[in-house]
Amino acid sequence: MIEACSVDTVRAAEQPLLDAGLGDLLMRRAARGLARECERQLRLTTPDGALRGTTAVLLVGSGNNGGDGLWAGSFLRARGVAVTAVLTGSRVHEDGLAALRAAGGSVLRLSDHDDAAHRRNADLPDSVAAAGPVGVDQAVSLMASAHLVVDAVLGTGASGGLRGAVAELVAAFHDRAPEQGRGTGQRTPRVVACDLVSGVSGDTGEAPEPLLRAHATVTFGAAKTGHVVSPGEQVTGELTVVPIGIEDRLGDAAVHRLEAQDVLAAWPRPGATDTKYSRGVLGVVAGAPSYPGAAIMCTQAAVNAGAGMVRFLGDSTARAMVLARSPEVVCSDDQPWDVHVQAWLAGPGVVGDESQAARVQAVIEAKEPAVLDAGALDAAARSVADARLGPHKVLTPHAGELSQIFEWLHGFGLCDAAVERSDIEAAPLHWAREAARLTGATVLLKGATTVIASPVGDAASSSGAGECLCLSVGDASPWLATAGSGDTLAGILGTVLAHVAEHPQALAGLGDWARGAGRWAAAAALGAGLHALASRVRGESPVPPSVLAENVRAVLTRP
Ligand SMILES: NC(=O)C1=CN([C@@H]2O[C@H](COP(=O)(O)OP(=O)(O)OC[C@H]3O[C@@H](n4cnc5c(N)ncnc54)[C@H](OP(=O)(O)O)[C@@H]3O)[C@@H](O)[C@H]2O)[C@@H](O)CC1
Ligand SMILES: Nc1ncnc2c1ncn2[C@@H]1O[C@H](COP(=O)(O)OP(=O)(O)O)[C@@H](O)[C@H]1O
Repeated sequence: MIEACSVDTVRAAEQPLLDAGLGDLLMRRAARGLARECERQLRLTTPDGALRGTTAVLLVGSGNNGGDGLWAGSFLRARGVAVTAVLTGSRVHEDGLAALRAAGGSVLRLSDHDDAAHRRNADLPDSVAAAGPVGVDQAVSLMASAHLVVDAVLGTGASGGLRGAVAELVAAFHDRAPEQGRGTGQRTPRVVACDLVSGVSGDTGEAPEPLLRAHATVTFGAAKTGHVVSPGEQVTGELTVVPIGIEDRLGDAAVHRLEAQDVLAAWPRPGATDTKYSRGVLGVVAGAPSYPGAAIMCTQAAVNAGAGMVRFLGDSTARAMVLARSPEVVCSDDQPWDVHVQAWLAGPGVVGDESQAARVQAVIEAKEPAVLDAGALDAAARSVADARLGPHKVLTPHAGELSQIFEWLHGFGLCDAAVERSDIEAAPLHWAREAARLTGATVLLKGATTVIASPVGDAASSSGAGECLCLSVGDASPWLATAGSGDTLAGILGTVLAHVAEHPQALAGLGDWARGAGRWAAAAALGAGLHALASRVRGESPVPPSVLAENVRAVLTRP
């Protein structure tokens, strides 16, 4: 589990140590960790893994993030790496700069236009003014010919994205990098980010362009929210958390990230005395004449994920198709109020079919927990005009569907403005949290990183005020971006909900937050985690959703 913290939480943990005069010590520890990862990355670039003869370019901002970079540069110098720092701000961390100079590093200062830099020279502190100016084109060439580029421009102190000459530099470097790697025999440098890829928000994961996409990021004390949610996660690369001595002082995590081992350890497995009912019966309302495949895929996934029983409600054609693929499914044309289940899944493929739409409505109103997917989302959003849904109802939109939900909420006067799909893609965690707050439901927002927001404590009350429990799941194969993989996810999610409905403490091992109202978000994250694992069973290869459903069983098969 990665417990990702807000910037304020990390700063609060650091403050007593800074007050005690230990700031330099913290920075030195951070820089040692950064230098270790830089060494590892540099060794990847040479045939014999030697450091001598390698070159590193540091992009150094005006704050402590730049200070970390400069100290790390001094440690790399001591290991024989040729280091050049390019100062991007009008100030610099003086001790770090002195350390790099003393270790024999070169220092340049980025200028937008030579004459502008010249005119402003008088305003610069001596340490910065003493560095030779370097233009954007020249700095791009330096970076492109280095073995390693360290991004230490902005960390947790960033407000917004990169600006000015350093923004130009990063954009120009990215324009040049692909042509450099492709077919020319030239390598592209490894990129390591210090704490955060510069410009990524540590709190929201917003990642305004231009950005220096990292192969690896080294962060300090704790992962930050921006590392574990989109779009920040997609530019972070491999994440290393370096302990700096603040770990015992950290407050609550802002986002819990489930990793593969958490999913496998927490996945409900039957005990010796379990019955099909005690394991959880999942009722499914899915499919319509125009989308029959959805019913097949979600039931197949639920069967493979280990539901105690799957009960499918639909017409005779849909029932025949479901049974042809999964004879284990119990099919009928009952109404939801006629059958006894632990949880519901409603909505996959339910489009333009009045009898299935009526069943969906009944599921929304039912007391049982439910996954409300695809064709159930509009009806669920409309129902919020009458009453909040509750965290046991799990909405599973992608960004486009969430935008549609906000349109309904806006129509009811529950939010100030409609929210575009692009807004949601730029800040998925924020909008998932907002949707959870307004609907009262657990919201699982799909995408490259899946985020889950669920109202707990005060936020679960009728007013919706208060914080949400937030989780994220990553490492899914991008091959999942194919029609039907959402149906498979829905079946898996339904299976966990049915189990948790019968065993409220089933997921408590994940953490205290997974008890009480938090169990629904935990169940949603567990389902998304299994889906992600199933997407990679055969490595990086296409995963048609029907194969994905089969893969689920392979993931759960113990060696
Ligand atoms: N605290 C600790 O104990 C430890 C902290 N550590 C390290 O410190 C880092 C945080 O350091 P920090 O607070 O100095 O912030 P940082 O990210 O370097 O930015 C500073 C300056 O950048 C500027 N600026 C802002 N936005 C901008 C933009 N969009 N475009 C351009 N410029 C922009 C702004 O300056 P201004 O523009 O106001 O002059 C701001 O003051 C943290 O990430 C970690 O690496 C570690 O050593 C471990 C111990
Ligand atoms: N680039 C990506 N990387 C990883 N997972 C992805 C990516 N794009 C989509 N997914 C996942 O694939 C699934 C797609 O679901 P959805 O859009 O509802 O598809 P459908 O409705 O066609 O079944 C979701 O679980 C989503 O998180």
